[in-house]
Amino acid sequence: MGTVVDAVNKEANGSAPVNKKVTVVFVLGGPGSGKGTQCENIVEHFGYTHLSAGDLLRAEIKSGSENGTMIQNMIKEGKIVPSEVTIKLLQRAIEENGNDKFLIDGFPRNEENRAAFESVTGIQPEFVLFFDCSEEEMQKRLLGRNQGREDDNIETIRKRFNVYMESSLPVIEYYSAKGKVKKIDAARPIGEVFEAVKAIFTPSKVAA
Ligand SMILES: Nc1ncnc2c1ncn2[C@@H]1O[C@H](COP(=O)(O)OP(=O)(O)OP(=O)(O)O)[C@@H](O)[C@H]1O
Ligand SMILES: Nc1ccn([C@H]2C[C@H](O)[C@@H](COP(=O)(O)O)O2)c(=O)n1
Ligand SMILES: [Mg+2]
Repeated sequence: MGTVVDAVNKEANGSAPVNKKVTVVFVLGGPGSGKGTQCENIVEHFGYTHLSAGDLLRAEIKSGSENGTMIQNMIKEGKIVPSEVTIKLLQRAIEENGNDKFLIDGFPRNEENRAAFESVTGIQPEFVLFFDCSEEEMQKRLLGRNQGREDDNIETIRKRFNVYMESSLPVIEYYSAKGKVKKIDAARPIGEVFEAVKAIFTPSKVAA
């Protein structure tokens, strides 16, 4: 689907440069809007690889990395981890994967994430899939998620909502001004949301 872009790593973070053509879709929306749930469906139907920035950061904590404690504290506070840490993890995951189509879920989360990713990797998203959902519904989902996440408690959830409103929505507005945002009403049941998602990923049949 669409154009491919050259992902050229400019030797940031001490890693080797990458020369790989990839298609990237950013999957954005508030905490609990259903990004991870729908990414799983997209992977199954459309052959993308799902990279969740939050999952990569949580794996980094578990791995005992030197940044683990800092990441854990920031996640507990609902704060955004410095871009260089998250970009390094995303970059490595893209490089190590044989696929050339990626859903990047929960990234970029603020202007620093966005600008640093573009300048380090050279990647522009094909488009941004935006799951729009009310805070009331997202809060209900997060409190019912039951996956043992340290940030799914009411105190951290409120902080995450504030960060989303103040830092993440402006990124969505940035891409919206470029005509790149495909907005989905994510407050509906999972199957209905996926029908809307499918319509975006299914190539349109143009008459010959
Ligand atoms: N459309 C939906 N209707 C009802 N529940 C949903 C819907 N989509 C997802 N859920 C449920 O809501 C919870 C949060 O979904 P999910 O983990 O996909 O959200 P997320 O956007 O990835 O959240 P986070 O940003 O916190 O990672 C899960 O328990 C999931 O099963
Ligand atoms: N770009 C990102 C993405 C995530 N984080 C941290 C902060 C989030 O609250 C947490 C959980 O992310 P989620 O699984 O809800 O997408 O991970 C970050 O710092 N930067
Ligand atoms: Mg998620």
